[in-house]
Amino acid sequence: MIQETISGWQLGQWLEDAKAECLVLGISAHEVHWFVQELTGLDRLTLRLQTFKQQPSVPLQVPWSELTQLWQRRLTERIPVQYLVGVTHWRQFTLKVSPAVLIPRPETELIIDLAQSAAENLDQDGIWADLGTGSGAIAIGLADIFPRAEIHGVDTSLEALAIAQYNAETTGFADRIQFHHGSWWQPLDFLQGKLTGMVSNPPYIPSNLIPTLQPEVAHHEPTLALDGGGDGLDCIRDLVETAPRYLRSGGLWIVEIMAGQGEAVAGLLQAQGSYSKIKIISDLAGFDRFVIAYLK
Ligand SMILES: C[S@@+](CC[C@H](N)C(=O)[O-])C[C@H]1O[C@@H](n2cnc3c(N)ncnc32)[C@H](O)[C@@H]1O
Repeated sequence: MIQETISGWQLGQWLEDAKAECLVLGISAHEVHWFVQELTGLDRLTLRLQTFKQQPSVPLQVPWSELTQLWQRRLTERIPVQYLVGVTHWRQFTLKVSPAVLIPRPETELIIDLAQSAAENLDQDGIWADLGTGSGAIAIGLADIFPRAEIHGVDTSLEALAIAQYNAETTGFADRIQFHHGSWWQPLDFLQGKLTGMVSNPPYIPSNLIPTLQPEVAHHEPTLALDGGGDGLDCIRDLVETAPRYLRSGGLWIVEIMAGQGEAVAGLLQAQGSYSKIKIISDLAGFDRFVIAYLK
C-alpha cells in the first residue's frame, strides 16, 4: 500500500548520497537502485536514466523515514538488502526471503538447467526431491522445468518450510510441490527406490571458514544453511551414502559444492560404488560448482 510520496529531485539527491556511502563501504552501488526499485513503484530503466527526477512526487511503498532507516541498517549492520526488502529475484521468480532462509544465489540458478539437460533421457514426469529446500527455490525451479513431475522439498527448519510453502503458492506451484519437515531423506521413506532425481544445495562451508565470510553472510544468513562441518562435506557425505536407497536405477544425483570440493566429492561417489557417469561441473566463473552422477 502506498503510504507516502517524495519528490523526484529529493530522491535523486538521496540516491547520490547512498551510492557514495556504498563506495566507502565496498558495497555494490547497484544495490541502491535495487533497494529503491523494491520500495517504490519505479522500474530499473527509470532509475538508470534518472527520468524520475522530473516527477513532482514518487510513490513509496513504505514511509520515507522507514526507507532511509532500512538503508542505514544495510550500511551499519551489514544486513543483506534482500532481507531488508523481504524478497529476492531468482530465475524468473520473485521469492520471499527472511533471515530464516539462505538467499538463493544466482549461481544456483544453473542447477535447474543442469537437471533439465542431465534428465533428457530420464522420465521427466517422475518424482524429484530438493533436499535442504530453504526458500523452496530449487523445488520451484524443478516444478517449472518438469511440468508433470511430482516434487518433494525437505528441510529441518520449520521457518524455512513456511517460506518455501508461501513461495510455492505465489509462484503457482503449490499443487505440484509437497514440503516435508525432517532430515534429508528421513521424511521421504515412502519413496525408497522411486526417485528420478535428487537435487540439493546442502550446507558445504567448512565450519572454521564461516567467521571469515563477508559479514552479510556470516552474521545474517542461517548457520544451519552454511555449516558443512570440519571439511564442509558432512552433509554431502550423508547424501552420497543414503541416496542409492531412494533413487531408482539410472536416477540422477546433483549437488552444489564449493570451489575446490569437486575432486573430493567425485571420490566419495566413486568409493560408494553405486554411481556411474560422475562429473564435476564448473560455474560461469570457472570454479567447481556442481557434481552430477547417476545411480547404476
Ligand atoms: C545452502 S541452503 C540451500 C537452500 C536452498 N535450497 C537454496 O539453494 O537457496 C541449505 C539448506 O539445507 C537445510 N538443512 C540443513 N541441514 C539439513 C538436514 N539435515 N536435512 C534437511 N535440510 C537441512 C538448511 O536449513 C538450508 O535451508
